[in-house]
Amino acid sequence: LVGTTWSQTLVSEEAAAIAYLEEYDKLTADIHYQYTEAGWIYETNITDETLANMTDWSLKLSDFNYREAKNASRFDMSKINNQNITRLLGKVMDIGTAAFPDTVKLRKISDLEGEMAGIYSTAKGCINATTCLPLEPDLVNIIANSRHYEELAAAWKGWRDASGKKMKHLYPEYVNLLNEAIKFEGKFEDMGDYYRSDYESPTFESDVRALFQELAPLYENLHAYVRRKLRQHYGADKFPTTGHIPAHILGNMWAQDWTNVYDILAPYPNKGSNYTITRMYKVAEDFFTSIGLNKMPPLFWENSMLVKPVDRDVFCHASAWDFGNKRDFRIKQCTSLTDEQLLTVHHEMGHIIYYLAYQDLPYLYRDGANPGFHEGMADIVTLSFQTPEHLKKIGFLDDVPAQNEGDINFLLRMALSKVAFLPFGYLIDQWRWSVFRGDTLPDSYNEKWWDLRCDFQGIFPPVKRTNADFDPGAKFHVPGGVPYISYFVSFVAQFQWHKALCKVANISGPLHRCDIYNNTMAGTRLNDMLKMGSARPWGEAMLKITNGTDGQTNKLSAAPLLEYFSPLLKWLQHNNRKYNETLGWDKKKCPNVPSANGLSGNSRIQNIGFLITAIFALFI
Ligand SMILES: CC(=O)N[C@@H](CC(=O)O)C(=O)NC[C@H](CC1(C(=O)N[C@@H](Cc2ccc(O)cc2)C(=O)O)CCCC1)C(=O)O
Ligand SMILES: [Zn+2]
Repeated sequence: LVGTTWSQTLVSEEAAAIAYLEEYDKLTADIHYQYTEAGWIYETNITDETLANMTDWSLKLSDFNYREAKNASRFDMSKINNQNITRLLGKVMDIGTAAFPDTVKLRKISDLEGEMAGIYSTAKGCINATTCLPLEPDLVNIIANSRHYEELAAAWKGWRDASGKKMKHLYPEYVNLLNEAIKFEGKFEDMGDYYRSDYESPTFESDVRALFQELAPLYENLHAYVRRKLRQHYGADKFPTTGHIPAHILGNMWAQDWTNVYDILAPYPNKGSNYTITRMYKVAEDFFTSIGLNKMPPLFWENSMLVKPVDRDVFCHASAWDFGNKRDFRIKQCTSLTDEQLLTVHHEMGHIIYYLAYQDLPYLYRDGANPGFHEGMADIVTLSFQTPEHLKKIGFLDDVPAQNEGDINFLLRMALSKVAFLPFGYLIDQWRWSVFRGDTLPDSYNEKWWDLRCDFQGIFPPVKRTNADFDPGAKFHVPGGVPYISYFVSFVAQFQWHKALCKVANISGPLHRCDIYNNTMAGTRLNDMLKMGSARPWGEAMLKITNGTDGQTNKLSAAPLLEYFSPLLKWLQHNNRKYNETLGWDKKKCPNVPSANGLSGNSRIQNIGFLITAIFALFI
């Protein structure tokens, strides 16, 4: 090194880092392949052995991450000017709970997660004394298709008794261990803080809160309309004066998507569905290739699990898998022949298209620009695919409904999934972040959950809840440890992208009628963003896709979503005024939910009244 100049010294630190990262790239791809395969084997064949094997591999991966984070910390970042190299080194060292040296506790976390996810995926909800059914497709179909209040309540309660209630005792330790592990390095306040760090923004939490508040009026108008129509159908006696809607009559086990009760809300030409499972996947693939994106690679068709096996327990919750070797990409889905499932097929394949778009990046960058971007990409084609014109093109709809009432009908149907979802997509991590912060302790898990459900969604539980219940556990992503705010971010971002792509594609007319099918200009613009992966902070990816359009920005914006639904909002406001429907609900009262000290407001008063009467009776 004699006579090495200062800049050469710089180069040598950087050169060493580059050499290290090249070696790391191969090692990490190899071990991630093993880890992903072990996860796949477990989820497509749930047994004690496959769970143990998956846990072993998740610990091997933690060890690998721990070791490589130590190696990467060896480099002196102040001597490296190249931002790309320092970003990559930073990602090698961003290993979350794997930085925790207590491998016994790390194994316990993995065991708890495996046990809770196992309870969830094998649970059978009893709808009466003799009949107990799995969630998919049986209970899901009852909630989607039954129009009997009590039958719906039985399926709703049965599922929660068999899933959440059975894992309530496991969640507190799971939370404490995750917090202990993530706090070890001193970089994060708690596990929620670590989850939010994926968005690389100190204002992320307040940004999403502002977006949610901006979207609330649209949701409240939809809620008021739907409540009136459901009240007509089920009878006013089922609807409390607080203004809430019973949680189990909205067509979805979690009241997160209301499209299944569309028939009660408005007449709509029924869909032809002379479809097969394989055709559903071919139709989805055709959409992506029509805009110039990739088709599914050969191994996709060989290795995917597209139908529920009859001979073993599996995770039916649909998912897309990237095995990180540029060849093996799979979908696992218990596919059934419904239009909701056809949307899920497009969703899961959207993830695969993202994997394919960034497959040549360094492994560390093979990710969504942020988790919401991956979900937004998964959903974006459904904004085009569901237009009546498109459904007719592919033989899923007999004829296109006439312009104006067809428009409102179509917008209402889209709102039942895209607007109805917003408070739900927002509230799951509000609950989870408050649990990780220690603001919500085990004895008020369920009460806090229903506070948020009642406050943000304007729904209430049809069956009285007790603190023995653990309703958050009845939603896959809670026992699965899967963050959820990504979906709220996705539902905002996908309308920004839809608006931008329709502009780039020179498609005029209202946003909700735009279909980018067959438009390679839109596809190219989308792909330009996808192939960035997580190489740059996500604001640059947002700018990449919106560049040159009137929605150009590097931030999340609710404006395109509000623009898309503005014709519907006007119609809803008119309709709610016409029936002088009071908007909203009592955000501080939740029917059927006892408050923290075990007594709800009104029952506390009743009890005191009872006490006074009893004492008075003594003196008579
Ligand atoms: C290996 C792995 O885990 N891979 C990730 C993908 C990745 O990160 O690479 C993955 O496949 N995650 C599974 C998850 C599945 C679904 C889901 O859970 N959806 C949410 C919210 C929602 C609701 C309506 C909607 O239109 C879109 C989303 C729910 O159902 O509550 C269920 C069917 C739809 C999407 C998914 O695909 O996002
Ligand atoms: Zn997804």
